[in-house]
Amino acid sequence: MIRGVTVVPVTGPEAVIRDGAVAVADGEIVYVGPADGLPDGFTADRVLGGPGMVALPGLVNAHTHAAMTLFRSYADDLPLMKWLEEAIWPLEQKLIAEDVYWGTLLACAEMLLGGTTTFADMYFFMDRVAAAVEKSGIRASLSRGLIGIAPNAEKALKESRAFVREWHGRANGRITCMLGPHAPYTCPPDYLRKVVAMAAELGVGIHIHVAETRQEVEGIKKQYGCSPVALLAETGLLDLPVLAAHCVHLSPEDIAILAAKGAAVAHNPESNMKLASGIAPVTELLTAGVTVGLGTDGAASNNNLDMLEEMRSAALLQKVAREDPEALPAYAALEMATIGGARALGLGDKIGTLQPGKRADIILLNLRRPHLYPPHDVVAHIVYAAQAGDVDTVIVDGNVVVEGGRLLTLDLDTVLDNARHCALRLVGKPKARSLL
Ligand SMILES: CSC[C@H]1O[C@@H](n2cnc3c(O)ncnc32)[C@H](O)[C@@H]1O
Ligand SMILES: [Zn+2]
Repeated sequence: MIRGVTVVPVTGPEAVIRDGAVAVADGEIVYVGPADGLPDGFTADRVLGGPGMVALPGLVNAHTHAAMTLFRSYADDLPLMKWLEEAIWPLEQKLIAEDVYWGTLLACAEMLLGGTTTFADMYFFMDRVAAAVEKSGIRASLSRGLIGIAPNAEKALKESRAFVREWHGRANGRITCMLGPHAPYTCPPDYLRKVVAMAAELGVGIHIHVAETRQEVEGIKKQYGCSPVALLAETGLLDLPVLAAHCVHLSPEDIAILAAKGAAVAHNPESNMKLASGIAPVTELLTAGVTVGLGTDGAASNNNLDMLEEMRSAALLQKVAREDPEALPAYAALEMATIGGARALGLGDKIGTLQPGKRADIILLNLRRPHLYPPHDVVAHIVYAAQAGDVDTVIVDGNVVVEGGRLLTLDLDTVLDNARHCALRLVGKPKARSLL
């Protein structure tokens, strides 16, 4: 049980419970409300919380490549395709399973300590990603990345099927799976149709990068005579549950297609800013009724996995793009980072708000800090002023994984040392400013 806290359940802009309580049994939320409204005789094995603490749903990172923590600050200040083709893809050729394991554990540590309880991942060696998720205690939606133009494209599809069969629903349901075709420019329509058939057969969704850069949209138009979104619709991909990462360059027709098909978007404002890809039309997407979650993208293009920071960036970016301070208000950003992301991952019934019946993915922020005083508006504080270091407690599926700002599931030094060794082996000769 959590008590003596302010509860922000993310069930409505004004829903704030002072002196609130959240009770959990068998990993499920069984009560959310005023502390004095708990049923008579209610007892708890363990009580968390206290003055200055705020309880809210765990944050959902709706798009990342966790193991890319190994490439953090390796290649910066480049546009997407130069960054991928000249820096990242050559390095990814050298990845081995253990790199992905340690890189993912490093990401899980960073995310949990920053209040993220769920992430959507697309990468390679996904068995090792799943093992890292299982060990760290985080929740994740995992997709084996598929590059349709690569020599191993067919083998990768078969591996995806085996991965989904082995891992979907594992770790007490903390792990779910999707198929992960990388993007329309690396997966031709015939390959996408095979992915669609396999996703339908397995009953899972599809996680894909879409319309990230102007160059992508122009390239797809030249090759296929339509936009990336229209191309996906033509292959049947949008008839399944879809998590479309980026969606920066969309026409009004594209937005209407996404809304009509019920596709969800993962917005990645910091990665989009850093790679200078552009500004996603988040306000228009939300107005059209599209589900929008928030993601960091990989740590190589962000360069962190901090969802509190990402919320602030998302809100500020819409305001500056539209020259409208009312664009993407604090509560809308908080929704995107919680229930929006949960819905985008197909987990809207399970996580994303604090409500009875949902799994207990809960974080406690400590507001008794100089930069959070005085607490005029708890939602504005969470979005505009809080930092990862304010995360005191993190609970995933009813298990306490961070307490007093300390990670309980992993030995941090071991993770840092192994990640450093992997990074060193991958880059070979460190660059001049490297501290490896
Ligand atoms: C096929 S596994 C995932 C693949 O995606 C690459 N990647 C990382 N960030 C981005 C991005 O912003 N747009 C497109 N692709 C990206 C990653 O390096 C892997 O190769
Ligand atoms: Zn990405």
